[in-house]
Amino acid sequence: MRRYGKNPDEDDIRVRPNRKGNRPRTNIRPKHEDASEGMVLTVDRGRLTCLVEDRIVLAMKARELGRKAAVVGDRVALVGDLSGAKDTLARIVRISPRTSVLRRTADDDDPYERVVVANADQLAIVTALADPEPRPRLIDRCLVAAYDGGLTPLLVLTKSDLAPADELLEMYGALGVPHIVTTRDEFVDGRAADRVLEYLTGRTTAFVGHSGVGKTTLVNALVPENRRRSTGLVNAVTGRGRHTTTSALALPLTGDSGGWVIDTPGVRSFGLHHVDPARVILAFPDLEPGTENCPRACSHDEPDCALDDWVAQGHADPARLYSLRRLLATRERHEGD
Ligand SMILES: Nc1nc2c(ncn2[C@@H]2O[C@H](COP(=O)(O)OP(=O)(O)OP(=O)(O)O)[C@@H](O)[C@H]2O)c(=O)[nH]1
Ligand SMILES: [Zn+2]
Repeated sequence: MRRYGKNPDEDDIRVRPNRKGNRPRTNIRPKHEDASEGMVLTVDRGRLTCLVEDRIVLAMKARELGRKAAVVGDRVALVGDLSGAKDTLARIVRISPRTSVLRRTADDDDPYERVVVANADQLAIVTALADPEPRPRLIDRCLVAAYDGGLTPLLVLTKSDLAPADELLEMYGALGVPHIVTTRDEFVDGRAADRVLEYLTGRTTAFVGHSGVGKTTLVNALVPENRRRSTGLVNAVTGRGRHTTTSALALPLTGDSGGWVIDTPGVRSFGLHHVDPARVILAFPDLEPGTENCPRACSHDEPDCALDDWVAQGHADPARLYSLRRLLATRERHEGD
């Protein structure tokens, strides 16, 4: 027993933090009561760039987290050197429960789902009206990922100077997804940014889109000048130079109204292996009660599905059921997805 008296390291009652900061080494897993809260801004080869108060702190995952990975948007608890000084490395010891998860599987045959972004409220699906041509199935898939993950979708249609938006908007009318249509000139005088900001202020919005749709143009118009992609936070923060990152990147919205933009790498596909129709249907509160009489594990696109009767009885708009089924059908893989 003597060693407990002599060696405070092994005293499991003394887990309170040492206020002087010179923590004794300990064999007991500390409870990290002294950990600071932070937010993951980007991840690069196992190094996590976090915002702790107003400091940018580079961190790695503590071994005790096991296989659980922290992703962009995660709220985490950090210990160690949180000064943000050069060559320091803090440790992430906890990941807070997530309010939402944007997941994707690399493709539908890939059983591993990847959480791309945590805790975003909104998913901005950026699509060009031309150059590159819009891909409704990709939009549908992003919508399913949003509904499945608990994010509110927002449709951003760019390059309306090249092609009209009517046809696409008609397709999404029944879904009631909010939308913004932008043109190139509006970025020059900032009007597009102001209109988009209205939807983003005070929220955390993840931006997804196919390469070339104008996502960088858009994001750069929304964040402070020193955070623009050309200079690049990745570059400024990690000092590793600009490179193609596979991770998303959280950027503060311009101004002091609050809110985050989370830019994600251009996607070619959006695998939906992980999607559960029961979660998607929660985004259709008008249809959801109609599933009560569905057979067990109903795909909602089969002859016995109770939603047909529900709509036939006038409880909901047939266009809504059509849209739901179109979205659910995108879980099946097609050539070109
Ligand atoms: N005509 C037109 N061109 C635009 C508009 N917005 C962006 N562009 C152009 O489209 C091209 C692609 O824009 P980016 O912002 O780099 O697109 P991105 O989606 O970030 O593409 P990646 O960097 O490949 O992921 C650039 O040449 C832009 O100048 C627009 O509203 N109208
Ligand atoms: Zn059903």
